[in-house]
Amino acid sequence: MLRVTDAAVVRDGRPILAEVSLTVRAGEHWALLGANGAGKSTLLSLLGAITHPTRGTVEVLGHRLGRVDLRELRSSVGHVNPRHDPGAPLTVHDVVLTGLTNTNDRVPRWAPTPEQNAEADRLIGLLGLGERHGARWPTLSQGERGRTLIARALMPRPRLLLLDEPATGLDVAGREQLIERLDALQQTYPQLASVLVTHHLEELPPGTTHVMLLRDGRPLASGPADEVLTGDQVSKCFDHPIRLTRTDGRWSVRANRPTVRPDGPPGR
Ligand SMILES: Nc1ncnc2c1ncn2[C@@H]1O[C@H](COP(=O)(O)OP(=O)(O)OP(=O)(O)O)[C@@H](O)[C@H]1O
Repeated sequence: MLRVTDAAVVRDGRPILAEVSLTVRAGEHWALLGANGAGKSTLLSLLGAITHPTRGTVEVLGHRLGRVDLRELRSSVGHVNPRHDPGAPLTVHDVVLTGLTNTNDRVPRWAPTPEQNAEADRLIGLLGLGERHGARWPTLSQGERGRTLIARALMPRPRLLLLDEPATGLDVAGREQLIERLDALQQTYPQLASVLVTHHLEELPPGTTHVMLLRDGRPLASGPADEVLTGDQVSKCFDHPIRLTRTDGRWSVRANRPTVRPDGPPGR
């Protein structure tokens, strides 16, 4: 699905990404984790065929960037951008259909087939939005908008789904609904590969198979989630002592503070 080999990105003479190598196969669910400014979104834009690497190679769905039409390639990747704005008060159903035309608004004189309408309804149901099917974009909660955009990204049946901080700004219920739906998605499409960007380990779906930790534009660790997500490595990644636990497939973190004993100096 994706093969990145020793990629680097330089902007305004400043290295933003360096020495990034990554292979994502069908059915794998990757998370890119790192502090603010670590380079996560820049890497996601390489994977989504939005930008070219300054050095190294990026292959998306078997096509090497630089040798193919980026626009065409982009339409085969489901890229969920939380800043997407339909630009008109479209219904959930219509927003999802714009995934087929890869436009923000409806395309004049374009009409979906009955099969396309049925597919949009199925995805709306899969993302838990059945009751909001006819609701208009401005009336949707942030969580509903996010899930609508995931359904939109799935309309062209992509083999690869890219999610840029999908849980940002969601309350606990919104975040949990999102994670539940991502989980359902992974079960429904076992061959779909995904890459999710986040700062927060609590937001990782339990089906996350692989993780890359980025720090200052470089991979600190990369591989199977359980091998990469250790207290030591996550502490290095965020430059803060962190304790990590995993319960029922979900991760949670605590600052690793020294414990204070009532009868003596702080323990370790
Ligand atoms: N077009 C650009 N020109 C110059 N600098 C850029 C450009 N795009 C990104 N950067 C810088 O590159 C660094 C990495 O940015 P990026 O958005 O990839 O990080 P991130 O890990 O996604 O951060 P955040 O978690 O804050 O969203 C940042 O310091 C950012 O300011």
